[in-house]
Amino acid sequence: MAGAVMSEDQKFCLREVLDTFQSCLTENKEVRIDQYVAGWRGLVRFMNSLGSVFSFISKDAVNKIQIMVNYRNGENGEHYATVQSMVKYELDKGLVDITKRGSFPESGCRTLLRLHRALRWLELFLERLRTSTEVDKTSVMCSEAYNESLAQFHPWIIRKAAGMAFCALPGRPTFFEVMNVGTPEQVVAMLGDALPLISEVYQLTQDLYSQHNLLDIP
Ligand SMILES: CCCCCCCC/C=C\CCCCCCCC(=O)N[C@@H](COP(=O)(O)O)[C@H](O)/C=C/CCCCCCCCCCCCC
Repeated sequence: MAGAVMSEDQKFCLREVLDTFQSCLTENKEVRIDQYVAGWRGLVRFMNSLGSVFSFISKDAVNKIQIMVNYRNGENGEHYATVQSMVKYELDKGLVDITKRGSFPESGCRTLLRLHRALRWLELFLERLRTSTEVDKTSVMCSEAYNESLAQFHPWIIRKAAGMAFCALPGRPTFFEVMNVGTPEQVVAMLGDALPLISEVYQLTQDLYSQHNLLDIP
């Protein structure tokens, strides 16, 4: 049963996770990597609580999160404080394979791009949840959001596996319960507050990557 494996004091609360994403933004509109990664970590925890069918997704996300954490903890960690400083540092030092895979298969810019594309999925999914009614299915909302975003970057086999995993999502009432935010009205209000900031984080990153022609890093 979703969420049942968590004890009371480690119970997931979506509000806290979305707050973490909101705290990504610095005063001069840079995107802090520590908070960005912490936000994904929280979401992965939520996804894990939904069942082992999602473990191939969480494995990939955890791997990418870990790559970013390693950069932050490494000797050049200060350059990885924000997405903006990372892009400048890696481009200045020639640490990104921009057109074809080569010496830097796990650059920060490439790794963050994968999470950035997933953030667009999250934005679309949360917007669907926010405007949904009791009769709407989470699996349909999730796969529509996926098809409009991440799917275009995934090969057939991943799209197929993702589609099968979405079918295992709990229905909207259970899903709202596991989010642990309160009544459905409170969930909707919370999503209404959180979404503009998540969209801003997405858009700032999208514009930065677009300016530097980094949106297609292989
Ligand atoms: C109330 C809302 C709560 C929403 C909770 C959402 C929880 C989601 C948590 C984590 C999402 C995972 C993010 C996945 C990142 C995927 C990055 C990616 O595209 N990786 C592929 C490409 O990587 P490279 O090979 O180029 O290095 C990789 O091939 C992907 C493999 C795994 C499959 C990814 C499927 C993504 C589906 C995302 C939807 C998650 C649905 C969860 C439903 C709660």
